[in-house]
Amino acid sequence: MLFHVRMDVHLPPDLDEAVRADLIAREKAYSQRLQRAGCWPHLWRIAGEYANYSVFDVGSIDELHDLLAGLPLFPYLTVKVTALATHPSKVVAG
Ligand SMILES: O=C(O)CC1=CCC(=O)O1
Repeated sequence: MLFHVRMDVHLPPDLDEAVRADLIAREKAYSQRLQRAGCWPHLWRIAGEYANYSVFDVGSIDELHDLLAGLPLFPYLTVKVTALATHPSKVVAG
């Protein structure tokens, strides 16, 4: 199942710089592990914003929730999830 996810990051401006750097490093490692596992096939920066558009490929909405809730930045994110269905006009390869 594919899900389009928008994440807006809201780190407090007064967050300790070392804590901020650690959070971002752990977020990067976590996201790269999921990208390599194939369940986070798209990760795009939204130009001009501290936000991203992502596509997740997971087995269920509960799995997606667990992956999102495990993000080190999760306490600082606003997340909007959109479930993606197959479009009837999509050309199927083969
Ligand atoms: O910077 C972001 O958009 C938040 C984020 C998601 C995965 C990652 O590495 O950073």
